[in-house]
Amino acid sequence: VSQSQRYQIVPMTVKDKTQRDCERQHYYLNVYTKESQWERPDKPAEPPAAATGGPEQVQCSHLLVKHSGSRRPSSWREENITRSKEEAMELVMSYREQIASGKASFAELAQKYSDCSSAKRGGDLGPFGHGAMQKPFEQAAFSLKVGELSEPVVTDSGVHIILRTA
Ligand SMILES: O=C(CCc1ccccc1)N[C@H](Cc1nc2ccccc2[nH]1)C(=O)O
Repeated sequence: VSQSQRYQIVPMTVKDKTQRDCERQHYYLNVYTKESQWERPDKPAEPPAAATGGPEQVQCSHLLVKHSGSRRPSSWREENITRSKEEAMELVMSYREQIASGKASFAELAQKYSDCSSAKRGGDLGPFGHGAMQKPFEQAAFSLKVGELSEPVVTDSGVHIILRTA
C-alpha cells in the first residue's frame, strides 16, 4: 500500500534497551486521519465523507405546475392561476407518467405546460450549486442520478418534476 493509496510509509528505527539501533521497521500513516498502524493496510485510506459529499453543481430541467397557493400564481401561460394544489399534483403526475412511459419527451411537455420561464428552454435551468434553489428543489435535484426523473417535488412555487441532465 503506497502513497498513492493514501497511506504514508514512515520508516523508523527500533532501539533496544541499550539505545542501540537494532532493527529498521516502518509504520503506515493514514494521510487523512493521521492514524498510524504497524499492520500493512488492506484497503486504501478513504477521504473524509465531507470531501466526497457529492457534486458541487448539477444541471436540471424541470416542469412546474403552479396553483392558487403558489408564491406567484401567474406565469407566461396563465395570467391568474386558480387551479388547486391537488389539481396541480394530478397534472404533474400525469405528465410524469407520459414522460416515464416514453409517450412524450420531458422538454416537449415542459415547453408546453411548465409555469416557469424556463419552459422556453424545455425546462432547462442550467447548472446550479447548493443554495441557488429552494431547499426541497435542491435536495431532490442533488439526490438524482444523471438522467433520473424525480417524483413530484413541492416548493413555494408549486409542484415540480425534475430531470437531472448533468
Ligand atoms: O424562479 C423562476 C426562474 C427560474 C429560472 C432559473 C434559471 C433559468 C431560468 C429560470 N421562475 C419562477 C418559478 C420557479 N420556481 C422555482 C423553484 C425552483 C427551481 C425553479 C423554479 N422556477 C416563476 O416564474 O415564478
